Amino acid sequence: MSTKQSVPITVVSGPLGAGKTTLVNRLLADPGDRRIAVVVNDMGEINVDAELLADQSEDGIVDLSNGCICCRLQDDLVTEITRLAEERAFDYLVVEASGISEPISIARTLTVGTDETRLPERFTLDTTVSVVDAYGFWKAFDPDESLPDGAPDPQRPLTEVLVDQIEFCDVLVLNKCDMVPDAELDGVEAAIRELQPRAAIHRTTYSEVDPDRVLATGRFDFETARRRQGWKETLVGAESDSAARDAHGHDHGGLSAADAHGVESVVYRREAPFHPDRFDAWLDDWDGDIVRAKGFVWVASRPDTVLGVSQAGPAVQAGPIGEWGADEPETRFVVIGRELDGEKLTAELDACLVGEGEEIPAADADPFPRET
Ligand SMILES: Nc1nc2c(ncn2[C@@H]2O[C@H](COP(=O)(O)OP(=O)(O)OP(=O)(O)O)[C@@H](O)[C@H]2O)c(=O)[nH]1
Repeated sequence: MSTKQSVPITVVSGPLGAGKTTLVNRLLADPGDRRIAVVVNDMGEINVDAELLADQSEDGIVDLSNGCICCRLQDDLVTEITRLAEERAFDYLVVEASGISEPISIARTLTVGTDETRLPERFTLDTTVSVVDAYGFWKAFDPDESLPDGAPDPQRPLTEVLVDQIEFCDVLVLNKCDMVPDAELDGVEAAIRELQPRAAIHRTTYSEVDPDRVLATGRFDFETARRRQGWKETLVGAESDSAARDAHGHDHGGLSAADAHGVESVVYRREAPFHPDRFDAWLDDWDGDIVRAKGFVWVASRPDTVLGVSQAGPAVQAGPIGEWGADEPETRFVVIGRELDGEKLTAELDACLVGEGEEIPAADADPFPRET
């Protein structure tokens, strides 16, 4: 690759569990004649998304974990992209933001840079994509209410981020349409359209969208984007004194994104298997404060199999996604939620571990795969 060749960037944002990784996996599986590199940001200490992508492309995936690229990891984002470009030839970059990232801050980092660092000029922000969970939106806001006046409830944590993610994008992927009755989808889309008059909206199931709708669209325009930030501040009743903000913008009021939105993550790791029935029962009994849970699980009925577990909203999926292979089996599970009691959660999960001498069902008698 010539060092002068420009590298367009697509940033994929959207709420926790909306289908961002599903979209990025599709882009990796069907890149056309592009060589795509990916930066994956996850707020948890372990980056489940990066591992879920890793099967499809062994290198060219950068994992930025344990923080948010819209605030604490801004400099790391620039440094890591620059390093990746030195080590590997690629001609398109996809950045998957964490579910709590504010896209305008990422856009600013990728265009004007930070105090410390700036991307080489050949990188150009091309498209900002928001993946929105149609089901979550439908449940959170009554589309019959008029938006923007009637809707986002300022008391609802994460609402501001969701509005930000809807408002600040060039392309909106309205995902999980299979979970919303057809009759309601027009109302959902109309409500989103009031918040987002400009973006191309694509309705999808499992983020199935033509790659040309989200890559190299040329739709990003920094000036337009910047003007619209003021509108967003009015809408959500945030401090309107944007002049007081520094050139790098939103810092969640001095807090990390997680703290500002009351969202935190708990990581559970164990080199011991779960009893399949007890773990299944635990999956049936999610604590309401859990917003998202995902990871890789070892169940005793399937010693060689990696069980992928993913919960987003009301849906819990748990099923085989691969083999442990040469790796020692180890459950690695991230739970994201509000005011989580990590000790209680850990104790509950520990109680699902297999006890000494306990009888284990065969794989064909265990409850997996399951989808609710
Ligand atoms: N029913 C249904 N499930 C979906 C759809 N798209 C994604 N999912 C499931 O929703 C869960 C979350 O999808 P991901 O792609 O991991 O979501 P994400 O936005 O990357 O999640 P975070 O990175 O944790 O914020 C997974 O279990 C997906 O299989 C869809 O259109 N319909």
